[in-house]
Amino acid sequence: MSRVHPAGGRHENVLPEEHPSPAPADLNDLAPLVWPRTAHREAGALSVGGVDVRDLAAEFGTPLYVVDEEDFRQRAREYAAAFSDGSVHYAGKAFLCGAVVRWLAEEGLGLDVCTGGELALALAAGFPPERITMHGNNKSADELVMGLEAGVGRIVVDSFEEIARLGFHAERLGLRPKVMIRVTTGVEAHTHEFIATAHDDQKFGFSRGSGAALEAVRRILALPQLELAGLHSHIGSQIFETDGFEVAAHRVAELLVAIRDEHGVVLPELDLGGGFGIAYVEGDEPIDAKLIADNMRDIVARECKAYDLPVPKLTVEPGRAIAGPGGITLYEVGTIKDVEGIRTYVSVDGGMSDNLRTALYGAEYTAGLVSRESVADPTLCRLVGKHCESGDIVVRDLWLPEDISPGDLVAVAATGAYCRSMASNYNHVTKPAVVAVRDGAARVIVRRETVADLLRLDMEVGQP
Ligand SMILES: Cc1ncc(COP(=O)(O)O)c(C=O)c1O
Ligand SMILES: N[C@@H](CCCC[NH3+])C(=O)O
Repeated sequence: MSRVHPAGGRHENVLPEEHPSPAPADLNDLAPLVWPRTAHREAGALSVGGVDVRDLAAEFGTPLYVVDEEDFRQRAREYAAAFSDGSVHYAGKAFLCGAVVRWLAEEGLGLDVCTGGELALALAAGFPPERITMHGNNKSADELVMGLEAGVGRIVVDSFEEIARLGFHAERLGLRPKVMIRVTTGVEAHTHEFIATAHDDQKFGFSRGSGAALEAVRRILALPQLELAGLHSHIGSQIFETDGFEVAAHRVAELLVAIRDEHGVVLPELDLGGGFGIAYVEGDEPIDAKLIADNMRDIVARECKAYDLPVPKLTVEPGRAIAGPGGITLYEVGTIKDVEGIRTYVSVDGGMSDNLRTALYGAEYTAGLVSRESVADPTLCRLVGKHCESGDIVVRDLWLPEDISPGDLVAVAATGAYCRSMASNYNHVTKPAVVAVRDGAARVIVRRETVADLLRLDMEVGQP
């Protein structure tokens, strides 16, 4: 018997895959670290932020993104406390909406945006522009001008074209923005290839190894309308080991020395990016904010001491570590199909349009029946969506009670980051609402899209 050929040529005799982990002793248990901090079972059903998920489904419908506001705020505070004041810039790409912008402003964090759209949202929600960092490997002139005119705190430049373009518009507008240089440090982060960002063969930043980073320094220093404020490094995302961050910290600190030696300029800031891993499945050990802060600080301080440099301000940009663990996605079970001798396919009313990560990265998730408890035996399932795509998988291997039935609610944990923000309208499926729960109350923070919203985009241009 052979498995499916990777190129897709043979499709017969497909063996069921081995499940990596045995069924848990009690399917009703909520693995700690994976679920939001306020999550617990009450009368059998999951409660988050003091609200029963059955009430959430009844009031707001499914699929539904649910955010534990207290969880989000606590993690934001923990990062802010671990690093020094004003040095944590939440990465908005993880999940951004007006309410999140307000929570961040209240908790004293900065905000990293990487497109004009994210910037527009932050400004519309009243976020102080001086606390905004602008990222992006291909910022348009319009986006740069928008950032300049808004007075954003820092612009992280990512290419020689951008340095010239930014210089041109800053001079034209009579402004002198603070600029950081994104450096690719050559660190191979232990994560999925698509979310590793500091090796040389990818699109971000100026390579340190090739000398491009030092050339970027020369070009910026030649433009008096740009204020070179520091260096930036981001090695990738969903990283558990601290060693990659430590090597990156060491390498950018070395660059600070090279810049001082070549130009006599001492840069005041080092931004070491985000990427701190969270628990998606039992056994994942999230990086501790204080531990990573202490390690980074030690390395930079040691490096600076060795070369007689003042220690720069250390900043970071966590996204997932703040937004991820407090979010769950609530689905209603629909079709259930037993594929004889292989597995049970449990279909839910969403899928790859509200969570692309499984299809894109082979991401793993924890999920469970949450509208009731069950003592039925576990059966190996695959949780799939409603899209016209066989790769439309939400959770690849999942033990569910064998009495799982249409109408049951299933929740997927740790979906607070990179799910709503990467959602699509594939198959003209509408994006779910986002509801924040706290102290027993629930409120919509992003309304559900309607089919009318989608049709409007067609109808507004008139009929052919
Ligand atoms: C420049 C930059 N900063 C911060 C982040 C946030 O990463 P994470 O959500 O993994 O913390 C990213 C995304 O990987 C990024 O590209
Ligand atoms: N979108 C990715 C992370 C990449 C972040 C941007 N550099 C994820 O879901 O894990």
